[in-house]
Amino acid sequence: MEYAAIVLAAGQGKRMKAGMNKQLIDLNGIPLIVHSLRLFEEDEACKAIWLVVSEPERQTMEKLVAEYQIGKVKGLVNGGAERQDSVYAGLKGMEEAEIVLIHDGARPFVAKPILTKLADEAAQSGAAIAAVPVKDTVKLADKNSVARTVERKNLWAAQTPQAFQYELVLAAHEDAKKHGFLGTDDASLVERLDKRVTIVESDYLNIKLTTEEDLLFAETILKKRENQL
Ligand SMILES: Nc1ccn([C@@H]2O[C@H](COP(=O)(O)OP(=O)(O)OP(=O)(O)O)[C@@H](O)[C@H]2O)c(=O)n1
Ligand SMILES: C[C@](O)(CO)[C@H](O)COP(=O)(O)O
Repeated sequence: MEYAAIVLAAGQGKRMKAGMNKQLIDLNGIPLIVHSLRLFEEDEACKAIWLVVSEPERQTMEKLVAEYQIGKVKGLVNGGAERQDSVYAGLKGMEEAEIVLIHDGARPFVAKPILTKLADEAAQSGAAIAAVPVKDTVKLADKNSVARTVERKNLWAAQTPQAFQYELVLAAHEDAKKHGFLGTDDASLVERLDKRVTIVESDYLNIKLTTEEDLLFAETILKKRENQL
């Protein structure tokens, strides 16, 4: 199923403590955001990429898109204070598409078959997310002590891409805006509309580069891939 991608890069990367937007950190000599954009540039089902950036970094991002020949980027959209605001700006700024995959620019390692599965599932059911079963035991805390242990067998860690029928995810964002709801992912906004969201099992390499330790994992993943070439 054809789709358009919104790639999010308008955050500040505060938790990375790199003194810069983590999207611009080089992994094997190539900026993180370029690794993530290439996922969609190289997927023939992706017909357009909309890159959400922070205004001060717009020129830098434009130069990277040109330098690395990411030809599917149809436009750069200015993001907002929260991730949700940036997604909404992307939805409003893009040319309409039937299916949209919303992806964190901080996740450069999505397995290609997942993209297809997500787009196909969203076309069928309206909404689908990449996710992996939780490996740790999860505790619900009450201040600094355990309130209860959450049963693990039904727990999944949501990732991105998150795929949606465009009209559905736009309606979900507008509903959230109207009710002042701020979620940490887009699926949670769709769930509020009592819509079921399908889980597409991804893998544990689809990490979100958030703190400096994640850079170590990223370098190892890239080395492993190079050795397989
Ligand atoms: N206002 C925001 C916040 C986040 N993002 C993007 O959403 C993705 C996931 O967010 P996160 O990993 O939290 O990135 P940052 O917000 O940059 O990190 P931090 O919270 O550490 O500042 C990232 O690709 C980030 O660039 C965005 O486009 N706009
Ligand atoms: C969307 C997400 O990647 C799913 O796990 C995650 O919620 C993003 O959280 P962040 O704090 O904005 O990185």
